[in-house]
Amino acid sequence: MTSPVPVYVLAGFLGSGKTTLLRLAIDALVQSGRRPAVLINEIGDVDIDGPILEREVPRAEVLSGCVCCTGSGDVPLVIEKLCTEHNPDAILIEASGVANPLSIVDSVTDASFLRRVELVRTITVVSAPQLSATLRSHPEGKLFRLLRDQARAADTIILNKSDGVGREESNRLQLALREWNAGAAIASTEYGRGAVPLLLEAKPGRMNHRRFKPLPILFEENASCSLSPPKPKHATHSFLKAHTHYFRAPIARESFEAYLAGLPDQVYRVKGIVRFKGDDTLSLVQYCYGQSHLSAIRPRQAVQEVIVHIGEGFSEERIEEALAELENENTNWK
Ligand SMILES: Nc1nc2c(ncn2[C@@H]2O[C@H](COP(=O)(O)OP(=O)(O)OP(=O)(O)O)[C@@H](O)[C@H]2O)c(=O)[nH]1
Repeated sequence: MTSPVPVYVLAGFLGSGKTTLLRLAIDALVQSGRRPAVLINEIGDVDIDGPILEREVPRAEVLSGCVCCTGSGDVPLVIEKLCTEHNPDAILIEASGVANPLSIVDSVTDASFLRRVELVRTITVVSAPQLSATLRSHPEGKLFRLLRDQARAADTIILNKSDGVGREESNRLQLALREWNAGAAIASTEYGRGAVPLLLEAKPGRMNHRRFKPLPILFEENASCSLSPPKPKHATHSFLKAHTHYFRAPIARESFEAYLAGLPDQVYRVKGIVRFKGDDTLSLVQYCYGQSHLSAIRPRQAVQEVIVHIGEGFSEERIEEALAELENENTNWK
């Protein structure tokens, strides 16, 4: 009998570095002759990361929400389809930044009814600067609870972006994570470097989520989730929303940079693919908590020129107005 296909779940809050780690894991698997497939789950309407992965690997998306809100129904079927069509020997699932990894663990368990798959690792990536800021300014807030839930559900925690905090702070954060999850392996990284062996070479069977159940308060009914079929339990992330905008025209880079610099604090994460006027290439937009990064990309396939804003309580109308202004600024451009 063939051995089950190992499944690795990568979870962690928006912008913590999941895709960065996913890329490293894909590289490591492909270089060692393996055939990984990837399932990407996004809170927005579009998958921005998938089409621009450097490696051509079988890929599927579950969009518009997180696994716990779309219902676990989609994920087992998508895993089954990936297995039937591509016969992978490893499956990497990147959870949406607002998912509780336990919901995905549930889905993988359901998938094992259809296929010989086995959840090997549940990895939560935590942004060190964000954890540091959240512990200081929002203890016991909703964001704090989501971060804590994500850390509690993992068997491996990657404290990433350690370049953004000093060594002393990094040690303090690791202690805080240890308090939340005493059984997890914890590693501190920059750009996920060095984390892949921990992720892929670990032996199955030490599934921490069996020991760390979420606190009941974190599974309040989420009235705003209208997707069906409803799951009996929803993670408390209804405070977050995603706004998607498809560009109608190229925009001026300088104005766009000024726009990003002026975004309100309630916008936590912006991701997108933008065409700047006068540029031959497209640009990937990355924005996490006030830090933005623009890089030229040449996607292997046709991609949308689109931008997704994710955050809490921001005005979607204001975002639309500002983006329309950027686009109109360009109507005179030749
Ligand atoms: N300074 C710093 N930046 C990092 C590090 N790791 C990742 N980044 C950057 O942070 C941004 C977000 O990284 P991603 O890997 O896309 O984060 P993600 O968790 O997949 O984000 P979502 O898909 O929105 O949930 C990108 O611009 C990365 O290059 C790190 O260790 N240090």
